[in-house]
Amino acid sequence: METTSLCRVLSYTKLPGSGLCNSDVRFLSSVPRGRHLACFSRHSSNGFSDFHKPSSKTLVISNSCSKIQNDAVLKGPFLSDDIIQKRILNSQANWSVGACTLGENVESHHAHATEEKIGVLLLNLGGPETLQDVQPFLYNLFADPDIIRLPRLFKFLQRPLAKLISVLRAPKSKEGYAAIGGGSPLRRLTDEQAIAIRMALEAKNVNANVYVGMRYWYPFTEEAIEQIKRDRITKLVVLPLYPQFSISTTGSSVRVLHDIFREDAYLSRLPVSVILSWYQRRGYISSMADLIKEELEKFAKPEEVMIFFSAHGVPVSYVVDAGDPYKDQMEECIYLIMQELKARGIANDHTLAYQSRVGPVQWLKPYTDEVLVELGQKGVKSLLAVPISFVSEHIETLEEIDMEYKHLALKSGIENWGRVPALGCTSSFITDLADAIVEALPSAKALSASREDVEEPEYDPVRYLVKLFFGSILAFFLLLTPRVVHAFRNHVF
Ligand SMILES: C=CC1=C(C)c2cc3[nH]c(cc4nc(cc5[nH]c(cc1n2)c(C)c5CCC(=O)O)C(CCC(=O)O)=C4C)c(C)c3C=C
Ligand SMILES: [Fe+2]
Repeated sequence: METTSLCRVLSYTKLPGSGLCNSDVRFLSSVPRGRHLACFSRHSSNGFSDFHKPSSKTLVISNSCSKIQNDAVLKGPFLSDDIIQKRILNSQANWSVGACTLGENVESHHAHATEEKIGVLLLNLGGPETLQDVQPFLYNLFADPDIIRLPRLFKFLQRPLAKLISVLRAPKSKEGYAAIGGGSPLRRLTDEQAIAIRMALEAKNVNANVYVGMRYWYPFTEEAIEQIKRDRITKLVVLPLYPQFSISTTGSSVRVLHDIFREDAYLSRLPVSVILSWYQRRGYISSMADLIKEELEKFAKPEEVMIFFSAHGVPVSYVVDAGDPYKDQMEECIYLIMQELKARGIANDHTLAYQSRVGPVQWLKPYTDEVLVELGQKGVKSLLAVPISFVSEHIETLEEIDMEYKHLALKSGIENWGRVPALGCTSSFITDLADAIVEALPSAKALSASREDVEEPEYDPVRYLVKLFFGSILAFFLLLTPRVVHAFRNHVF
């Protein structure tokens, strides 16, 4: 691998007495649009010797420098040769810190555990609990500037547009939620995961309060943070329940966290470690392989089954214009799962497609529905669907995959259909998340620059009015473009 010069290094701390010449390298996110920032910890005393650059947009660090590998004390699951930590921050958000989870001896953390009050904040999307919740839930979702990304000039349209799209989309969404029992199971399932993670941490002698913060419905992230404050937590690990990073999911949730933390004296000083993605973790990959193997064995001829990974899509512009690493991470994740299956003697054909597109823009291709039809036409008879972007059952597994896509597949000539369940509270998976949390604890740092450190743009009322005027004219023409008119007429939203 080639080495590269990197963005800005904020701090580099050598841990005294650890035997490790280690370890906390942090990057500021003031990189140009479309560039990623890597964020991680660890490496050798002679400087930044093990940074690697697999592509011009993604910076990767391996924690496997030879000095560390030779250190017997430090041999552990998080120091094996094949662990490569990608810590990618989206360039748009003004983030200053990413998770730095490597390099410290876990035991040293346990020694301090009694003095600390550890909190774990699980971030998730949230879902409407009743059919009445659907439209307001959709409003919250579409009002998120990381979901509908408007140019700066059009930002003032965010809320009216969210209102319009949520009202147009609600009937279709309601049908979906009605078909799975009248609401999303996400809150219940995430609460169950929170309990399981707390218990798994306890089994590792780490006592922690585990909180759930949803982005678009109850319990909102803001509520979870209020509770964290009331509980006087002294160290926090933030774990978004999305294995792969996307601007639209983890990116959005962490941006909200930054906004809240920056405003609050206690929170802006609270040591926090954010785990931005974890799709490459051994425990996650092998838990996924376990589930796939188990479902394959239910087919009469397991070796003939096409393994069909279906990921939630994002608009192409996220990847191409904004540099969302989601697609790369998804592909790498599937590669790792297939490697794991191969190591177990399973070498089925596999494919990846993207589901759940919304609106008139281009989304990541190929589209799940189109590929299912093609596979049926090509003579594929047995297919195992594997939902891959999410770790709980939700509307897109229970309704879209189990009902819509299954129906489409059977209609297209596929005769034997199976679906891998979401990981949920699978014990090997929960244990691995608990490990990830323990590994992240030593690198907790104050998450947000204090308010004074953040440069506020100067407010100029004349400039604002001029922008508003020209923005309105542009918006008027934009809303009349044939594509948007077509989308509204055909209920694309
Ligand atoms: C990794 C997972 C997800 C990505 C990426 C993602 C991006 C994304 N989603 C929408 C629009 C909608 N998403 C909806 C529901 C929904 N989305 C995810 C996950 C990801 N979204 C989940 C788990 C759920 C289901 C929650 C539940 O209630 O069970 C919905 C509402 C449902 C519907 O009407 O289809 C919308 C709308 C966009 C626009 C987007 C990227 C820009
Ligand atoms: Fe979504």
